[in-house]
Amino acid sequence: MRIEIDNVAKGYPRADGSRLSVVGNLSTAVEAQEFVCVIGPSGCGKSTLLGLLGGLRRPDSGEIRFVGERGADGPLTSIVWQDYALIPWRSIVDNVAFGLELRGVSARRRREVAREHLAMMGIEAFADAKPHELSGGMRQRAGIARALASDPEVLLMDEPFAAVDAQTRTLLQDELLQVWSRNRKTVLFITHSIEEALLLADRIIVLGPRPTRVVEEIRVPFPRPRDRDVELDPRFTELKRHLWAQLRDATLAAEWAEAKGER
Ligand SMILES: Nc1ncnc2c1ncn2[C@@H]1O[C@H](COP(=O)(O)OP(=O)(O)OP(=O)(O)O)[C@@H](O)[C@H]1O
Repeated sequence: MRIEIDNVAKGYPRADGSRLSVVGNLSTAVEAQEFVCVIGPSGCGKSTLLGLLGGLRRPDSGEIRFVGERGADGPLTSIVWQDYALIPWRSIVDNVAFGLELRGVSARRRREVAREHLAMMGIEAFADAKPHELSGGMRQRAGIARALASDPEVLLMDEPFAAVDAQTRTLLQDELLQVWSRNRKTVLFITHSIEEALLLADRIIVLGPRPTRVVEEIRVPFPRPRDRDVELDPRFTELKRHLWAQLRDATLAAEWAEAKGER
């Protein structure tokens, strides 16, 4: 499924009646089966953009189009959140089955699908546990299993590994690459980590300060399947330096505007 974002703007009302312009006439596209990472300075509107793509918010102007054949009967998008967003009183398997339950899939079938996805993420042993019994990494594996179990056309990920420790993050990145290489969903993945973006993405979209627009789009040159050895490639260091310079400039611009009370 290809995503076309055409001149999309979005703002929020401020307490004083004025409007905070967050996304400003942003245009870009994500190809079918492409893995795109989005980076940008803090507070520039990355989550707002994801919410627009996930249908949680409506653009003030412009248009978002999903182009391509819809598969069986999965949703257009599923979101994986940084804070897992699991339902605390449901078991892990029932959390993963939740989307299927909403679609009226039979109890037997949805548990079967949920267990398949738990196995795919290596956490079938925790099927009957409650979310609080699991570590952050295990909970996020359940979050990914839940998003994929409903078989969406597009997977939207909002800094999914930001809350876990560095070692777990490394494992989750590797697992996500493996799972994605098998089912090739279109993925839009927000991250603050340039290294993570270079490891995971086919393409990186760099956003500027609010009202955010695309500053640059970079094709990541490393072949797949990828592993951590990409970090040894001289192009990795070069791209990391380039992206950091872009991000630093955008962050400084945002801080200046904030200090001068322009936003
Ligand atoms: N529902 C809302 N109502 C009012 N303002 C909002 C709302 N949601 C977000 N904002 C504001 O919009 C701006 C962009 O927020 P958003 O969360 O989209 O940015 P972000 O780039 O994802 O941030 P971060 O990098 O910190 O995760 C922020 O100033 C935020 O306070």
